[in-house]
Amino acid sequence: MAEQNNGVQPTAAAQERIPTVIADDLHIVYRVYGTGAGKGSATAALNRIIRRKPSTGVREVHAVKGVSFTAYRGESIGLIGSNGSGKSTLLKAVAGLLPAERGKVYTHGQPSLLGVNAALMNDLTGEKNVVLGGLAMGMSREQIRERYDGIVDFSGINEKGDFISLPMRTYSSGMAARLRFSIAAAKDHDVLMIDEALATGDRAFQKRSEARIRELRKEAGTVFLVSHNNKSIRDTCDRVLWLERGELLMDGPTDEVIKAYEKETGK
Ligand SMILES: Nc1ncnc2c1ncn2[C@@H]1O[C@H](COP(=O)(O)OP(=O)(O)OP(=O)(O)O)[C@@H](O)[C@H]1O
Repeated sequence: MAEQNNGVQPTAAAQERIPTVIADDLHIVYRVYGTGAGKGSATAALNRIIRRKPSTGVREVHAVKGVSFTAYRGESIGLIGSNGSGKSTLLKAVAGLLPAERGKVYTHGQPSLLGVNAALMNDLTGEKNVVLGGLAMGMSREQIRERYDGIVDFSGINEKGDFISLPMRTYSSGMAARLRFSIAAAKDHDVLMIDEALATGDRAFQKRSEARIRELRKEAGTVFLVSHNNKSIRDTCDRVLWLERGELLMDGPTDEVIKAYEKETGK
């Protein structure tokens, strides 16, 4: 991957920086079908299928508008912005789950989006889900066996009894989120993307997660974290992207961007 230097000679440190994700003028557009009057019902959709008529009301939501940035190995990048500003959409696009309308995303390795890649099954026990989630993330059975105890300990699921042998539907939403994070964090990632996971666990779990994120970065990965909690962003990230209405408003060191964001939002 070519690195831009804008005509400035890069320093030795900058030369060592290896890009992991490049977004180049990225645009993402959602298309919502059947938004015309009376077109949203199931019977109307069935009618259209039977009569082979295309849907009329299509609404477009331009969720990400011309976003460009380069992320490097070892960076932990926070994504902030008000509700609906395009943070989750941007992560999904980087993970390759949404097609670009315009522009491109280049990635080094397969980015993992926590919570989507580790899609677990509610009717299976925690135990089985650890295996399932591990396989889904590309770990071998051997690796899962080796890391199984570590994953369960990290999740803290068994702290209040033997919950890991119960189906996941018996877990609280916080417990399920912790298990998902623990499975994803057990693997070494080139690019790990986390959507609000730290907000769901209790304080002790958040501390463990932050420590694990620091380890992942040391293992030469890049971590993206979407959060509305400025404290988790400050504690975990060294760089922040601020999105608003799909546009990248600011990209810089955590302190600078969070200060500007807090000034703007009064938070
Ligand atoms: N599946 C979808 N279909 C149509 N529009 C969508 C879809 N998902 C998101 N959007 C729209 O895209 C825009 C960006 O949404 P997105 O979920 O990326 O925002 P966000 O910054 O992650 O918000 P939040 O902080 O509330 O989680 C919003 O206007 C939203 O309504």
